[in-house]
Amino acid sequence: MIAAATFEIWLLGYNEAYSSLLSHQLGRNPDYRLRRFATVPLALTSAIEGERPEAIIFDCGPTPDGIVHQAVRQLRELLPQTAIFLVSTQADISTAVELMRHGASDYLVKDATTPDRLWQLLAQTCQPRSTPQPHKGPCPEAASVLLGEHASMQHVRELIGKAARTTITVSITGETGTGKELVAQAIHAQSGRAGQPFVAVNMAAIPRELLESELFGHEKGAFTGAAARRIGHFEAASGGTLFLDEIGDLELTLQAKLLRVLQERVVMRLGASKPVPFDVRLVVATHRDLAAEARAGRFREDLYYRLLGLPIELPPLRARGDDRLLLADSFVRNFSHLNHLPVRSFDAEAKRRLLAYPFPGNVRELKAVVELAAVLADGSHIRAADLPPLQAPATGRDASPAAAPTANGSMPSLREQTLAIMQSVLLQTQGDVVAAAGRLRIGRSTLYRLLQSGHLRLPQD
Ligand SMILES: Nc1ncnc2c1ncn2[C@@H]1O[C@H](COP(=O)(O)OP(=O)(O)OP(=O)(O)O)[C@@H](O)[C@H]1O
Repeated sequence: MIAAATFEIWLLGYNEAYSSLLSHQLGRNPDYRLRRFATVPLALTSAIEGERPEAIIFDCGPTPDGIVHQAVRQLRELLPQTAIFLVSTQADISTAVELMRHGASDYLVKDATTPDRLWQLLAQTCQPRSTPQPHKGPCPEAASVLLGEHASMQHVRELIGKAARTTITVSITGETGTGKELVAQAIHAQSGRAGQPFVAVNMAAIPRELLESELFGHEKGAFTGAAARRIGHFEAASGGTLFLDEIGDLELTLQAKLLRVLQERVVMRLGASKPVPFDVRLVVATHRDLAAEARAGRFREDLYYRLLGLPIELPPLRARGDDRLLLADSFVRNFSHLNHLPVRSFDAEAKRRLLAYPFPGNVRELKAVVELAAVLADGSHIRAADLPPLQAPATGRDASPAAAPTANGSMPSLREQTLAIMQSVLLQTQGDVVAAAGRLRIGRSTLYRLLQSGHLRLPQD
């Protein structure tokens, strides 16, 4: 039996019908305790009385902007740890930026998909406290959580140690899910900058038109909607480490600006007349072959050489031999402790299958696969049958994928296929989790957990 955590979610808004709708939809998750507040002062009173919700969903409705800003500011002051999600009919980016500056965690424009998106956001927010959250700063023991005994990983650890002693720029390459961000965190944690900020920015995840102001900041009035000065990530990371992920995705114009910033060691906020010096250690990462990108003219050669610094290459998981088993055991142990499950080890056949599968999604995929197996297992061991089905047996330890590639030539991962089957059954049962769990012959708590974590979605009502 799994002990479910309960998370308190506040629904704040004057629109009773919409509040009821959200309450009905989100209430399907048995782990949420929902409380409705018709007015901001009522919510503030509860916060003053010491109540600490995990998240607040604030339906701003027609409330004037000034009042919403003030409410968000007050809620943020009283509840620094609470996620605040705003739902509004206004699709105005400047309003969104301004509200996020006041402390909102996210801003959603109200449409038919809003309940679904809130479900996903809550799933990401409502994690057990001890689960590391992405992009919130490194775990202090980051170096010790970078697991692996394979010679290639020992070499990576040596390079991390060397990088940490100086402020040299570090460029990390490796396939997706190989642990590039974890390495960046480890460098920061072992360096003299450990007590200072670690700021991680995924260049591929930020819309192009916002990227420059995100990186370098802007002054009040720099562009329509820039209602106040905002510092960028370079300044935010001052004294610490700035991790620029997916640097290979940066477009050429911004590459030129980044080069200038790195050469001059100053940033110029958009709309500013005076440059601001910064002091950051830069760590960059990419899954692309930057040298090849530079040869093809898609990445500036001068920037490539400036960023190269100390290169660290993370090998794919399939080239790390038995590390797969070491990692699998560790992930299962941690996951089981967090979820109050008995800690089970893998039986011989399960180990054989873990070693035979090439894990195109690398450590991230391994983690998802073995955590799912830990949920599904109910004997004394995790058996091969508890692992999601392999597409076709691979022939050897580090064999190349035997599964059929998709139309675009890439191979769907094991996890993607398993989730696709679950998703299609959820569609067939029109979102009836109990019926879907029956058809799949798995516990419904498994489906709830995957829905909660955002790996599956309920079909639209
Ligand atoms: N050596 C490792 N030991 C323990 N956990 C690891 C290791 N490598 C990766 N992980 C875990 O695997 C997941 C993916 O790692 P991470 O996000 O660092 O990969 P990435 O290479 O930056 O991925 P992407 O290219 O998609 O950004 C994370 O949960 C991370 O903690």
